[in-house]
Amino acid sequence: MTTSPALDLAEAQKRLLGRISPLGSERLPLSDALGRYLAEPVMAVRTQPPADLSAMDGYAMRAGDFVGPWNVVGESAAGHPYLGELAMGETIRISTGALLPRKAGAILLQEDADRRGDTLSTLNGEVATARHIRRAGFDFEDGDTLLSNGHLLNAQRIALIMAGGLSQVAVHHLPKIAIMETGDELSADPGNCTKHQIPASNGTMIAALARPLTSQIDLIGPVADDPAALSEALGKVEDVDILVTCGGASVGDHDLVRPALEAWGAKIDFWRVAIKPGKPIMVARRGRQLILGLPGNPVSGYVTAFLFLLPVLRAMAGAKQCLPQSVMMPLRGKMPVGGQRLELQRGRLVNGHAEPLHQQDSSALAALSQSDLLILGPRHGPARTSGAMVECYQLQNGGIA
Ligand SMILES: Nc1nc2c(c(=O)[nH]1)N[C@H]1C(S)=C(S)[C@@H](COP(=O)(O)OP(=O)(O)OC[C@H]3O[C@@H](n4cnc5c(N)ncnc54)[C@H](O)[C@@H]3O)O[C@H]1N2
Ligand code: MOO
Repeated sequence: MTTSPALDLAEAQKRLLGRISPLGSERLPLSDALGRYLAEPVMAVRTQPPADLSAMDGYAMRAGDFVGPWNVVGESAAGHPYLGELAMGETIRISTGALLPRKAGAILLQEDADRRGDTLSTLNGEVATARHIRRAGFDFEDGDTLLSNGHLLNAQRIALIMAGGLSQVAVHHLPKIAIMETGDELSADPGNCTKHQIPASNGTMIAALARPLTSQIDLIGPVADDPAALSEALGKVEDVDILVTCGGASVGDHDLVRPALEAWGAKIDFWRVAIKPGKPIMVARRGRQLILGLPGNPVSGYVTAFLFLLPVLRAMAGAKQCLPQSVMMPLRGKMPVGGQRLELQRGRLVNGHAEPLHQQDSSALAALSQSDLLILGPRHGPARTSGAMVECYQLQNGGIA
């Protein structure tokens, strides 16, 4: 067990992620791959668009034949191409997404066209133009790399892969985790708490955060502050990739989690990171299993799950980008002089400004629930007032857009 000073946040995250490898992979139909990370690059097996198309509803004519009038000789609708070849002075009706006929090279918008029978002329001095043509392969070509591995499959990437001609992808497995809540004061039933009890809310909160990045979540507890109870509970988590404990991470007489984990065979990697809230976070390993000991205070648990658990889940799931990305925003309000720990103040996003909430207690769930941001107050940094640019993590999507 280390008694060395608390680690810096970036150093602790680097140390944690440096020892994680992605899980194995499987091939899935695209319809089941949402939220997974690519295990292989994806190459297009077709060209998009496959031929020159019209981007607008209107009329197609030869390149250079911009002014008219023209003779309307046919139609190309989406899925029903015109098979002939256009001569100068000829035009066809064309719809958005329809193939251009041979020799066509300009489009006149429907709004700019005056059609009388089969004779077409322009309105208001407008002319036909090549601007409304989508050229074959401008989006991608057969053989192009559409996405490299490590990309998250979101709605738009699933559409891209499908348009590329593929119906399956290789993705990494998602980790299995267990979340164990500990503490004699915790009640599993929020509607049935005595004066000395509070509802056990951290496990459900962390499960909700982790859900999109996991294949299985076992919620265990609340487990009593008792070595035998902890040991029995730990016996149930042999199969998971990650064990998350909530509470009992500090220095109190009833903080029994660390000794129980050590008795179970876990080796502590590090304990304490210089962040506020969340300082007593602990990282340990037991064989291939990773253990994250999160502090019990609800806000501390949330912040450490955001900064450590989500990045670890992404790394196991094969993500290229694991850490949340910060953005700079103008401050509205005040930030105090920085202390020994990096502060992660809960704040709201108000008209493009980062506004710290008044209530910054690490147990305050009402304030946490109003937060959109973590506003960073660097260690030993200066006090800041409205207008100063501050670094922030957006809480939505785990800080990763
Ligand atoms: N003398 C010191 N005391 C404390 C220190 C310290 O350095 N020296 N660190 C403080 C900090 S910082 C934190 S954070 C807390 C973390 O303590 P623990 O991880 O040991 O958490 P507990 O004592 O078990 O609980 C703290 C608080 O959170 C509530 N809690 C716990 N689990 C849950 C849960 N599953 N759902 C909802 N609420 C939960 C618990 O009732 C306590 O109120 O230690 C400080 N103390
Ligand atoms: O770090 Mo504790 O999380 O300050 O309350």
